[in-house]
Amino acid sequence: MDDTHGSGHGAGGPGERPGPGHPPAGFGNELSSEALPGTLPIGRNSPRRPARGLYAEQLSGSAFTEPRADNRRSWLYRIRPSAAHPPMRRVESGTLFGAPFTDLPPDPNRMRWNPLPDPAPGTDFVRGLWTLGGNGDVRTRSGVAIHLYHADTPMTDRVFCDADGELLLVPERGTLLLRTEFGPLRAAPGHIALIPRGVRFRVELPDGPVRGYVCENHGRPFTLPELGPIGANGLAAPRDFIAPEAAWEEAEGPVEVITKYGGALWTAEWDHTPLDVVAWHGTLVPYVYDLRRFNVLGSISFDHPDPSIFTVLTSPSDTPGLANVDFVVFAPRWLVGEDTFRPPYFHRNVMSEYMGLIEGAYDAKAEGFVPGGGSLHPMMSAHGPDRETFERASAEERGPQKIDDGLAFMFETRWPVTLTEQALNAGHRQRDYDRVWEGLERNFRP
Ligand SMILES: O=C(O)Cc1cc(O)ccc1O
Ligand SMILES: [Fe+2]
Repeated sequence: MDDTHGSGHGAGGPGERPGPGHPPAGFGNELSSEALPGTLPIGRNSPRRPARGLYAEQLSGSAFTEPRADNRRSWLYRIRPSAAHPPMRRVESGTLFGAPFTDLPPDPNRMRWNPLPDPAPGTDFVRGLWTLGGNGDVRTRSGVAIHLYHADTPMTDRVFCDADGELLLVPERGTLLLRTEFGPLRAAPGHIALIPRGVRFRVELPDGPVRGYVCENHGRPFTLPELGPIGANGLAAPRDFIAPEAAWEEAEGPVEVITKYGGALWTAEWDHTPLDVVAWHGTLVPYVYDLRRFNVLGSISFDHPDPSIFTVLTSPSDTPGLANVDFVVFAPRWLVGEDTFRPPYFHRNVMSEYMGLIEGAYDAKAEGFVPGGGSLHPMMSAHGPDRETFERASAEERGPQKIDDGLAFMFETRWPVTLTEQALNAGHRQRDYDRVWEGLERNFRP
């Protein structure tokens, strides 16, 4: 199965300098890559006879007629057309569930979880997907699902495809080697990977077991936020989004293609691999991005800015400024605010906030919020620094302070996140989470 051809033999992570191959890069750009020179047609997409006897296939990520700024599509030149596949049949999806989530009512309580327990031996990425909850509906193309993954076994002779949503993968442990139709991408802890809806991929584990988070976006695809008065630069730079270099596989013989469609899993046994793309061009491509390249902006006078300043990617809704979901990173940065309570403030938000921790600690929580764990602060639920953090930050009179001991993130979504039963009843849920805000004394002096 590992018979990969082309220049993209596991394109380096984005932390590495582009090698001689210079992987295609740039969010939203018209990119292209060919594993064999002279494969891409010039001046047209669908010649009568594409080079090298390949089949041309368009993959759309937007309706044909969406405005240019939102329009996304790629052309794939492949050994066999994707259309040549047998019927699919439904299979059990285990711990993976799809929106709408209707088993439980939306729960107003603040929740926190420890990391997922280790997977049963032999768990691959698809089997290791574990749904926490979500909102919206895969059928009417809205909302998100929040999943965690844990796996100790590479996918072999199995390929996954999510027709329901784009996948934002946030590794927390171990490296994902994503063998996509567009070529290979590596995503290690500190990176994110973004896989467009419908793109097929296999997950290998070059460093052993993996663990992490997934935001499955059923709404408008993630894009970079507008910068407004920030100007032409800042936050995530488009050029730091790195795409794969084309690389095709030759495997003949049965390959299981598992498709998530309408919230359920469907399977079909193909007689050839769907990872048989020799060249591609277009605007719809998978990316990997190194969160350490995020240019963190903040206050240099006073007050703690709202965390929207840390938005890496946003999935807009039809209401200007209101996201279906934002992906926000809390990266190392300096805090210098004068006469300012520096950690996140106490607040109640119209949005629902799911947070995860990639490494280290988070400045609003002294303990209990651990790498691989997660917290959910539902819409309008009061939250903020725990008691210990509040007391420490209120007492200190400090100069500039570097926050460099952690990497946290948030999926912030406009609708309540309804939990799955497995998330509510999980042994790794911290049932005493509310206690972190116990003992906040009455200090009032009338
Ligand atoms: O709740 C949280 O920790 C996330 C968060 C961080 C912040 O700096 C301000 C508001 C906010 O919701
Ligand atoms: Fe918050």
